[in-house]
Formats: sequence, C-alpha cells, structure tokens
Amino acid sequence: MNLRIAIQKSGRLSEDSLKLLNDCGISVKSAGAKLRSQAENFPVEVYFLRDDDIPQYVQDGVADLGVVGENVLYEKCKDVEVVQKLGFGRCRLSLAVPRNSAYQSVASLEGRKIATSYPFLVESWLRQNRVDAEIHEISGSVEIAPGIGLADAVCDLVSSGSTLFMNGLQEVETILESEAVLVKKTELDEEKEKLLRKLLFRINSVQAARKNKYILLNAPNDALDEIFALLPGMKSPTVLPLAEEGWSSVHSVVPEAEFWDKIEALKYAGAQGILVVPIEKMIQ
Ligand SMILES: Nc1ncnc2c1ncn2[C@@H]1O[C@H](COP(=O)(O)OP(=O)(O)OP(=O)(O)O)[C@@H](O)[C@H]1O
Ligand SMILES: O=P(O)(O)OC[C@H]1O[C@H](OP(=O)(O)OP(=O)(O)O)[C@H](O)[C@@H]1O
Ligand SMILES: [Mg+2]
Repeated sequence: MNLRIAIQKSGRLSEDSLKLLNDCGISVKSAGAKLRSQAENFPVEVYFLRDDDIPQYVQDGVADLGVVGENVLYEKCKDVEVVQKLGFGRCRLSLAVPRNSAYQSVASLEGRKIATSYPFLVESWLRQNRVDAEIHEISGSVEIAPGIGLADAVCDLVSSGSTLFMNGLQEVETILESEAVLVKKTELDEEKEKLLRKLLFRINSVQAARKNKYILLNAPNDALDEIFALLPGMKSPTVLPLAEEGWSSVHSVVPEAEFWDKIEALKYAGAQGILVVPIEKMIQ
C-alpha cells in the first residue's frame, strides 16, 4: 500500500516540494526522465506532473495527495480538500496596467481587455466588483500582452515585481494571495488516512523546526530571572552551571519571527556568548 503524491515536475514548486519530503525523512530523487519515483523508506510514490494537472489527478483519485499553489487550486475548482498550508511558493495574483496608463480604480477596467491564465478567478473578481471587462486567456508570457496590443491590462502572478517592472507594467489590484498547499482526495480509505496522519506529523515537526531557532547563551546568575522572562522556551529554559562561579549557560527555543528583538533584549539583560543554531525537527 502506497500513498501516491503528485508534485510539480519542474518549476517554482519542485525543489521545495521535494525538500519537504526529504526533510520528512522520505528520500525521493528529483524527476529525471522517469516521472514516477518510489520512496526508499516510507510507503510513498511520487508522481512528477505539470502543476495545472494536479487538482484533477487528486480529484479523480489517480493520486491521493498533491502539492499545488492555491492560485492553481482555486482556478481549477476541483473537488479536493486542503490539508495543510506549506509556507513556500508565496506569491499573489495581481492586476497590472501599463505604467503610463491613467488607472484610478476598478472602474477604469470597464470595457477593457485583460490578458490572463486565470480566467475563472479574474471573472469572479470582476463580477464581485461589478465591472464588465473582456478576458483574453493566454497560457504564459502574459506580461507581454499590453506591449504588443493584445490587451489593456494583465492578471498574473507576482512575487518580487521584477517581471512587471521589466515589461513597463504597474500592479494595481491584488486578487488572491497564494502559497503552496497539500491537498488530498476527499475520501481516502482508512489505511491511507493512517499514512497521511503519519506524514502530517512529520510535516508539522519540520515546519515547527523551520519557524524556530535553538539559542544558547551565558549569563551572570543575577540576570537569570530577566532572561527567563524573555525565553519561555518549549516548557521552560534549560539552565546549566558554568565552571566559573556565579555564571550559567541558558538554552532555549526562540520563534524566528521574534528573533532579532529577543537577541537585543537578551544582550541588554546581560547575556553573553549567544549562539543560535537551526533546529532540524521539533516535536511539540
Ligand atoms: N514568482 C513566483 N514566486 C513565488 N511563487 C510563484 C511564482 N510564480 C509562480 N509561483 C507559484 O509556483 C507555481 C508554479 O509556478 P511555475 O511558474 O513553475 O508554473 P508553470 O510554468 O505553470 O509550470 P508547469 O510546467 O508545471 O505547468 C505557481 O502556480 C505559483 O503557485
Ligand atoms: O514578480 P516576479 O518575481 O518577477 O515573478 C513573477 C513571474 O514569475 C512567474 O513566472 P515564472 O518565472 O515562474 O515563469 P513561467 O512564466 O515560465 O512560469 C509568473 O508567471 C510571473 O511571470
Ligand atoms: Mg502550469
């Protein structure tokens, strides 16, 4: 019995999808000419596919699970269940117009032509905003459209904004924020659900580890109370005496997001020799 997982063959999500599986202790080789790969140490088989096809494959039960961007998932409207957000492939689906155009509000799109690979999402957004515009569907290189007279505006994915900039466009509306998600077929049999729970336990440990750092520092004993207040840790900090009288070593876990603020406060409280170490897995 295998869990069959569909991931993107080559593109923006491929490397992170494979890394996630590998960090979960599931060793899979990247896609070569071979488009199926059996993991060595977990009952998982990986299918390497075009990302657009993944929601359909999971809906049909050809694959049990898939890793896909929310942008593709919501465009395709397939009947699959989102199991977990994965924290990579972050981008937004945005409307953009030529930099020299006099865009003022959504109403400026009335009667205009919009080039996009996301006709369903754009259509729904236009309807919500009560704007009537024409959609011209193209499958790639969308940002070229206004420059060659194909459309007045585009709706495409943006992350750094450099593709828009290089093509003389400016972002004017965000219609969807997106990241990669793990999706599953709505009804899986009990044995596969059990494997999925096992996989999710590992994914959660990997994600928690990525969001936290292990911190070690030395501090004079009279500063410890203030330092403990800054470092709640998973339960409470570990404290070990140093060979030098009156000093201790403190170990704890700090969320990545609060990290720099904490370090400043710790130094101010008297901490020295602060070491910060990545965590490989974190089981809470
Ligand atoms: N610039 C970006 N930054 C971050 N994530 C992105 C970016 N562009 C796309 N993505 C995410 O990665 C997914 C795959 O993007 P990619 O450009 O590799 O797709 P593609 O060209 O359609 O690939 P395929 O050949 O599999 O159909 C997108 O659907 C989106 O979720
Ligand atoms: O805001 P930016 O950082 O410039 O990213 C945006 C670009 O990234 C994606 O294309 P990608 O580079 O993946 O190529 P593709 O069109 O072949 O999918 C997307 O379709 C945009 O064109
Ligand atoms: Mg695609």
